[in-house]
Amino acid sequence: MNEIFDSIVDGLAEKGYAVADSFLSQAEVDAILATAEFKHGIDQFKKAGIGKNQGLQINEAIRGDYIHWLDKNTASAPAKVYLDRLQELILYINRTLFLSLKDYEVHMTIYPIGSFYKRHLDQFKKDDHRKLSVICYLNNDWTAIHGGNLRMYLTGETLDFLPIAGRLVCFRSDQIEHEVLPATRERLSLTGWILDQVADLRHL
Ligand SMILES: O=C(O)CCC(=O)C(=O)O
Ligand SMILES: [Fe+2]
Repeated sequence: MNEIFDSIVDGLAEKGYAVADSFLSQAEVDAILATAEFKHGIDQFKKAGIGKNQGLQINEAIRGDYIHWLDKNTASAPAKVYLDRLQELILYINRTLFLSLKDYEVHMTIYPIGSFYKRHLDQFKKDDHRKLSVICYLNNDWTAIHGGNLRMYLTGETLDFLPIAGRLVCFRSDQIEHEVLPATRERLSLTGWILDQVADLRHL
C-alpha cells in the first residue's frame, strides 16, 4: 500500500491531483458491493443536493446522484476497510506533506443511468473544511463505451478518468473543477472528502 500512497502524495504535491488503481482490491470492491446498502440500491439512498444545511437544494439539472452517508461507528465491515484505509492515507499525507488533515466524510453514491453532475468545485464557500476530494469507484467491467467519465478541468487541458473498480481519484477540493458525464450503466462509488477539522455530524 505504501507505493500507492506514495504515488498519491506525489501527484497531489506536483499536480494537485492523483489517480491510483487498485486502491481497493477486487475482493474488497466485491465485498462493498455485496453490503446491504448497495444491494437494496437507491431505495436506501437519498437524492443528493447542492449546498449545505439550510441552503441545500435538489436540482436534477445539476446533479442526479443518490447518496448514503457512512458513519464510521456503524459502517459494515467491508465499508470500514475502506474508511480505515482512508485514515491511513490521511496519516501518510500528513507525514509526507507536513499537513494536518484531521478527518474525513464519505458517502456511498449511485448515479442512475443517464444521470450526471455538472461542472463544479467541491468546496462550499470560504468556510469550508474540505481540502481533498477522494472518490473510489466500484464498477466492475467498466469500459469507455459506458461513459460516466470523471472530467477534470485543469488550466489549458481537460482530463477524463473512467470509474473503474478499485480506482481512487484524489484532488484539491478548492482548486480543481470537475464534472461527471452521463453513463449507460448505473455508476457506483464511494465519494468523500478529507477535512482539516473533525467531521461534524451534519449528515448523519
Ligand atoms: O463521482 C465522481 O467521479 C465525482 C463526484 C463529484 O464530483 C462529487 O460528488 O462532488
Ligand atoms: Fe465534485
